[in-house]
Amino acid sequence: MGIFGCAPNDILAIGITNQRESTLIWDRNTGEALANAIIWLDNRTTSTVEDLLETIPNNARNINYLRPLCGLPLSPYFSGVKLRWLKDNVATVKRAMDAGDAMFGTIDTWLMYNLTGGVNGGIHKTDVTNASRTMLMNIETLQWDANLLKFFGLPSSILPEICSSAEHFGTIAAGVLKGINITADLGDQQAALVGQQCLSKGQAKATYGTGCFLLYNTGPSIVHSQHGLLTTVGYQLGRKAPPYYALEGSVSIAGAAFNWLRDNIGLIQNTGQIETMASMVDNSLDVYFVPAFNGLYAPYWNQDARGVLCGLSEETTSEHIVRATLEAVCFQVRDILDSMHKDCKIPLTKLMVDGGMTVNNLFLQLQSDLVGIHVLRAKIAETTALGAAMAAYKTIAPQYNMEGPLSKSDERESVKPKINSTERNLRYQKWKMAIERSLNWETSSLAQGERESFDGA
Ligand SMILES: Nc1ncnc2c1ncn2[C@@H]1O[C@H](COP(=O)(O)OP(=O)(O)O)[C@@H](O)[C@H]1O
Ligand SMILES: O=P(O)(O)OC[C@H](O)CO
Repeated sequence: MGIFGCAPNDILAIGITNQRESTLIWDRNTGEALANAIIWLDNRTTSTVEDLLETIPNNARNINYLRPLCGLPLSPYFSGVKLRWLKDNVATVKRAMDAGDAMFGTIDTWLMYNLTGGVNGGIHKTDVTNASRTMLMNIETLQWDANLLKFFGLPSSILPEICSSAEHFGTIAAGVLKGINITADLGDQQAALVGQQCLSKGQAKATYGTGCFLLYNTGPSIVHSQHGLLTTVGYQLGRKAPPYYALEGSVSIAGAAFNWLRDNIGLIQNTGQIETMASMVDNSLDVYFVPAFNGLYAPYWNQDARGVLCGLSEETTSEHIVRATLEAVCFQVRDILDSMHKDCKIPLTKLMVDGGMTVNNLFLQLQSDLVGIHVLRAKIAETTALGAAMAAYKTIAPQYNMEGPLSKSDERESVKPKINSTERNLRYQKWKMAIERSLNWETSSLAQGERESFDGA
């Protein structure tokens, strides 16, 4: 039987690309999961971050304490925090960790383990891009770091081997793909960086799906952000190849805001309506929506932020709110591009875009208008899968030029700004006012007692 029109014999190699940070832990004797996976957006670990902040010397409570080692701020987002939560809250996980029976993996590791045999000899590996999202890997040595493990109170026995992003990982053990080699592994956003051919220093892409993730290739050098971005590994295409690093701006709620408008509020019935509705009005009538459902990621890193919808008036309609939701994504991207500009000094003049939201033409125009940047839409929408396939092929065909033309994929559609900078800056100032209102909503300094007396008043 064919797979997507190919016979298994047509498949030269397999590349894996995956949702990052999501954390799994399983028993090495049975191969069975010891707890439900915790996905990247899950905020149950907020209290773990609070507890870990308390352990930082001199009562500093500095979320950036570990940045020099791993490039990341302390946040519920990353795997190390999720693993610590599992250890503290699930007795079977703690027992297995103490006994040396637990195996940890992000989604790539879990897939590879099972595809290559599971408990019957399955491999336990990850790549540098996925490892760079755990807070447990040293961003310079690209190895697990004893100080980081100590900080999180985690044993090294749970960890997979860290490999490059393009090498021979293992061979599929059973099923229709039996015998095919896995020759690449990259986190989805890094795979999109490769798929967009942002392979030189100074190139950047934005992928708009559930969340939105901007990656700026900084070449082989590590740039430690002073403005709320993450330092992450972009890719390492072979064991002997140099690692390429990236600055990343992560937005947790982008397209997910429309899922909320559909599933929780009923303002839309399907995503196909978004562009039609938003086009029915000329502007958002000064409505601003900050969808900080689980706090705000880059550049704010405020886990206590919550969503706000402001500027409502008697004239506000559903269409204005839908349009403001599109603009919210655009403004969050401007926040990140401003940080990238400050960190890298050179402003971007063009942005490669991809992901589910980019089918929306009005959205691309708004993005171009509200940032004042030239937006280029990828011809192949699935840049994530494309990047993993390119890396997989690079392993088996080292002469392959990844910067060469990709059939017709380099014919990109281009969108240019239509509004002037005065209007753009005015709109952005209003956005910043909305952000101010969302920050620290769930503040931990509002003691439970005060809250109770307020509730009872
Ligand atoms: N026409 C559209 N306009 C705006 N957002 C859209 C549109 N179509 C889909 N989306 C959003 O894009 C997201 C899905 O994109 P996708 O790249 O598949 O995400 P992921 O890979 O994160 O699952 C959903 O959150 C959805 O709300
Ligand atoms: O939910 P996804 O598939 O958009 O995953 C996004 C990222 O990998 C999270 O960091």
